[in-house]
Amino acid sequence: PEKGLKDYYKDYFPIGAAVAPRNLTGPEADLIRQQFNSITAENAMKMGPIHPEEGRYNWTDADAIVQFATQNGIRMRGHTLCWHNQTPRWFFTDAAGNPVTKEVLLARLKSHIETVVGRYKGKVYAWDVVNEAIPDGGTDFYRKSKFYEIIGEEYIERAFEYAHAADPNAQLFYNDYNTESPGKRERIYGLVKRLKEKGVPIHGVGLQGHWSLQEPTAAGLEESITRFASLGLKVQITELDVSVYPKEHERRARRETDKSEFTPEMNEKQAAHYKMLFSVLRKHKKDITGVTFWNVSDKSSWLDNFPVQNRKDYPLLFDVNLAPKKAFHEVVNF
Ligand SMILES: OC[C@H]1CNC[C@@H](O)[C@@H]1O[C@@H]1O[C@H](CO)[C@@H](O[C@@H]2O[C@H](CO)[C@@H](O[C@@H]3O[C@H](CO)[C@@H](O)[C@H](O)[C@H]3O)[C@H](O)[C@H]2O)[C@H](O)[C@H]1O
Repeated sequence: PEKGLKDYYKDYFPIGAAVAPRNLTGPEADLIRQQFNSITAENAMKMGPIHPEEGRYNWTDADAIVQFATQNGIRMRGHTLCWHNQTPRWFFTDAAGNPVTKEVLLARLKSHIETVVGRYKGKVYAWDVVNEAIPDGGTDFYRKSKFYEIIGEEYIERAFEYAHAADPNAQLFYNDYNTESPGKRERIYGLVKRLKEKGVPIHGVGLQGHWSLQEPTAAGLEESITRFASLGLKVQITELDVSVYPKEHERRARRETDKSEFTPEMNEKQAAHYKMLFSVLRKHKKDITGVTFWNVSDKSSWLDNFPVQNRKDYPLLFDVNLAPKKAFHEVVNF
């Protein structure tokens, strides 16, 4: 068969994609098998979808994705065990709807992590244990999530300890976005350094990588990789995509209206940006232990509904017909 991304990068790092059960049949499944040697469940392993009610788990989608990975010799990355988003309300409230105590929430978090990590022990090689616990700006060090408000900062180290106890061989990651913005990077650095010094079982940092044509710079990305690697932590790019639209603040500043078509100019700029990103990642291959795209192709991306509803985006290496784009060729021709 034709060489895929995973073959071109076999001496560098595994290359993956975030998937949903709808991607695991037909031409998309063929593309995944051809191009990727790692997959992540886009939504199926999150608290809400997998644990919708107390004592009731919904394994259908997660099992289907793990089975696809196992049957095709593809690594499985777990996402995510503790996040302020997509966590069902019951998790934080008692039967009367009042907030639960610290002890009750810790017990629920422990039971959830033991059950989910335990089920996929030996099948999921790495977990995003805690996701997005650091805010973008402002003076607060921690995001004021319900986990933080009810338990305090301790919830983070507990989550890692519960995950490690459930599968001592799994690599455990702290995962976040905007990791190239200096202020946020330093706060994350402070957090993971403290966790490591306390002996908390953390093994890596996930740089989500929801980028645009304007960011990050090569220097900014290198700084993030070397900063976290300097702590002896693995670094992965966990949710890579390059939107063809400027970030909201840039768009507003430029008062541009979006035309929702993939122009030749976007194609050129995006290809050049992906070329730069992967040259930086190859340069740091000793620290980078995995690169995962968020979704498989432009056929469907979460960016089609974020931050603007129903605005088609073209953020990946394969187009809406699953054909490799100019960016793909720039990434594999090195
Ligand atoms: O936001 C992008 C990244 C950022 N980092 C963390 C990472 O986990 C996150 O992924 C995105 O996380 C988003 C939630 O925050 C996901 O979006 C959810 O995706 C879910 C599955 O498609 C949607 O749930 C469906 O919603 C439909 C109608 O609203 C219902 O009919 C469906 O039953 C329900 O499953 C949720 O509304 C929607 O909010 C995106 O697909 C997913 O790509």
